[in-house]
Amino acid sequence: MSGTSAALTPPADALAPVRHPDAPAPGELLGAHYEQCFGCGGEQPHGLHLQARAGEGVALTAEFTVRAAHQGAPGLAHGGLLTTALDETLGSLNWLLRTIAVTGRLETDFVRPVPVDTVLHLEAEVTAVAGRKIYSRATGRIGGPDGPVAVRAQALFIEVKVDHFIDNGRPEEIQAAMSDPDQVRRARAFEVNP
Ligand SMILES: CCCCCCCCCCCC(=O)SCCNC(=O)CCNC(=O)[C@H](O)C(C)(C)COP(=O)(O)OP(=O)(O)OC[C@H]1O[C@@H](n2cnc3c(N)ncnc32)[C@H](O)[C@@H]1OP(=O)(O)O
Repeated sequence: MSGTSAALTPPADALAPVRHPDAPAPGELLGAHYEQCFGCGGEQPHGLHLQARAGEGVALTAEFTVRAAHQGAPGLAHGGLLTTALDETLGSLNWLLRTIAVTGRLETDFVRPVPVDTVLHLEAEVTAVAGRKIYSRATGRIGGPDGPVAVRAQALFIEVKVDHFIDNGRPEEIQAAMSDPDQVRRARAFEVNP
């Protein structure tokens, strides 16, 4: 069972996405964009610690291992957690475009239960761009990268200026992120040029 709302269908004049010339090479790990990010940061003990790897074009793969802290039903991943993994994976695509964008809409199909200790193998791609709107989709498989689909999602990300974070985030975390000695993470957060 699946369905997609009209808001996630690109308009007729949407363009194909263009990989930024400085995007990480295919196969390269993207790393965390922010160490406190629940999706990818290394400093969140119960976070997903999701690792994304650049693919060809505007696509990537990612992996996340479901831990006991991620349960909903006994022994099974919480659905919202799986959506978080999809959101993080889809959000990482924007680094391949060198665009700062946030999730506007995200629709998830939960196809199979995902047990604790399972590795979720994700793949995602941008399908179209229309002005500030970035359309993308992702799937998550279990039992291996070619295993059965457990979750799939379609999303609409909206390009924002860095002011979105500066105006809305808490000053202490903004300052900490701006002082990050990792130049790439700082660039992903604050110096991205579309
Ligand atoms: C520091 C780390 C860096 C890197 C950051 C990386 C973070 C990775 C984390 C994963 C990603 C996240 O979870 S991000 C966090 C979750 N998301 C958020 O917090 C976003 C909260 N929402 C907002 O701030 C706002 O609603 C925005 C920015 C999404 C849109 O506001 P806006 O800028 O005023 O734009 P607006 O005019 O409303 O919309 C622009 C166009 O998009 C369409 N649009 C807008 N929202 C929707 C929607 N939900 N569904 C359909 N369409 C929509 C509008 O119809 C319009 O189309 P048209 O009229 O032009 O046709």
